Amino acid sequence: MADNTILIKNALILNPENNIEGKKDLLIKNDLIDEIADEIPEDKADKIIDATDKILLPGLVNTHTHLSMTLFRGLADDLALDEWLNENIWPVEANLNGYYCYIGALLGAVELIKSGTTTFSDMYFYMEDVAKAVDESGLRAVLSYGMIDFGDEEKRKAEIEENMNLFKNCNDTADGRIKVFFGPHSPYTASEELLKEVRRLADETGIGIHIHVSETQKEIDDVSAEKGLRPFEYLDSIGLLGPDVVCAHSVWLSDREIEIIKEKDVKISHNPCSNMKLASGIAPVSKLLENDICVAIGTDGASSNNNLDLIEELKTASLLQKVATLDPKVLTSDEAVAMGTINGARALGLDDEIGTVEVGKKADLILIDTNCANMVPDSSNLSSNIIYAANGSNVDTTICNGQILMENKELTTLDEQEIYQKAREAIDQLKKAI
Ligand SMILES: CSC[C@H]1O[C@@H](n2cnc3c(O)ncnc32)[C@H](O)[C@@H]1O
Ligand SMILES: [Zn+2]
Repeated sequence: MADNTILIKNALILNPENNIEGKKDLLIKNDLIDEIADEIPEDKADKIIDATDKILLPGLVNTHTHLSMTLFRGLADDLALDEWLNENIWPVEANLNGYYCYIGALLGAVELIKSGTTTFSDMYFYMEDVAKAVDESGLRAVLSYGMIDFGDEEKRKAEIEENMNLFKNCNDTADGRIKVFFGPHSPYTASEELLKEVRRLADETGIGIHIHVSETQKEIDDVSAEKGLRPFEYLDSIGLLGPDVVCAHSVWLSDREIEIIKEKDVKISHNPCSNMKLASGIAPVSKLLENDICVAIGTDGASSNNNLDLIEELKTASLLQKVATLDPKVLTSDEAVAMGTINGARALGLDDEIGTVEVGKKADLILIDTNCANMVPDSSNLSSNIIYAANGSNVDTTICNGQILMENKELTTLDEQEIYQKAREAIDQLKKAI
C-alpha cells in the first residue's frame, strides 16, 4: 500500500520542554512524524498544508472526561457534587443505553477535534459504544468502564467482568488508537475488595487505573469516618497506588498525602473548571508541581464544566493557581502547555508515542490560526499566545495518528450537523423517560 504523506510547511512549532526555533517544515509518513527541517521538498508528499500564520503543537491530551455526558450539558447547573450526582445525574444516567452513549460520545468527539484535543481518557458506561465513536472519529482514547459496587458482591463481580470484557474486546483496536484502563469510580463508591481486585488485575494485565480521588471536603470526611484514614492514605494502605494510577480532581490533600503521591509516582488529572463550578475547591497544583509530581489536565464531563475546551481549561488552571497563591509567577504558560501535552501523555503511559513534536512519534498535531483578532499582535512567546490569548475556536487543523480530522476548521471524519440533530433528539427522548 502507498504511504500516506503530508507535508506541513512554514510552521512555528511550540514544543513542550524542548523548543524548536524558527519556522520549520514537518513531514508525516503514515501515522508518524518522519522529518522536521528548515525546508522539505514538496515532491516528498502527496498532500501539502501551508502553516503560514499558524502555530503547530502536539495534539492536546484530556486526561479525565465522561464524553457521553455532553448530552447532559446544562442539565443540572449550580449545584454541589453530592446533590448534582445523587439527585440529578445518577437518576438520568439510569435511563442511558448504548445508543445514547454512542451519540453523546460522537458529539463530544466533534467538540474535542474542533478544540484541538487528539487524545482523551474517558470513564463511563456502555464503553464499547464509546469505542465505536472513537473508531469513527479518528481520535486516540484511553477508555475505562466506571465501576461502582457500593459493597455489593454480585455487583462487584459484574462490574469487574464488564471492564475486563472492554479490555478483551477493545484494547489496542482502532489501529492501536484505543487503550483500556480500569475505572473504579472513587473510594466512596468502590469497595475495598473491588479496589484490591483492580490492583491485582492491573498488575496481571499491565493496564492502568483511572479513579476520582479527594474531590470534595465531604469525601475526606466520609472516607476518614469509615476508614480512619484520608483518601490517599487509605488507597495507599490497600496497595492501590502506583505509577499506573491517574487520579482525577485531588483537591483536598494533606502534606502526607502529597508525599504519598510523590513516593508512589501517582499521576494527577487536574480539573479546575469542574472544581470551580461544583464549588469543590482549589487543588494545590503549584505545590504538586514544586514536588515534581506529574500533573495533567482534564475537563471532567460537559455537565460540570460545561465544555471540553482544553485551552480554556489550561488558562483557567493557570489563573486559578495565581489567585490561590497570590503569586503571578506560578503555573506559567510554558508549564500549562506541558500539562496539556507531555504530562497528559505521561499520565496515560503514552509518552513514548505522543505529547511532543518529535521525529518517530505519532503524528498527533494541531495548528492554531494566529490570523485572528485575539491572537494579534503575534507574541514572541508562543506559549503565552496559546494559553492566555487563544481558545479552542482558534484551532484550524487537527491531525491524529497521521490522519487529518479537521482542516481549515472543516471536519473530515464526522458529519457535525447530523450529530447535533441526533444528540438533540437523544436528549429529548431521555428527558421524556425521566
Ligand atoms: C461510573 S461512570 C463515571 C461516573 O462519574 C460521574 N461523574 C461525573 N463527574 C463526576 C465528578 O466530578 N465526581 C464524581 N463523579 C462524577 C458520572 O456521572 C458517572 O456516573
Ligand atoms: Zn469525573
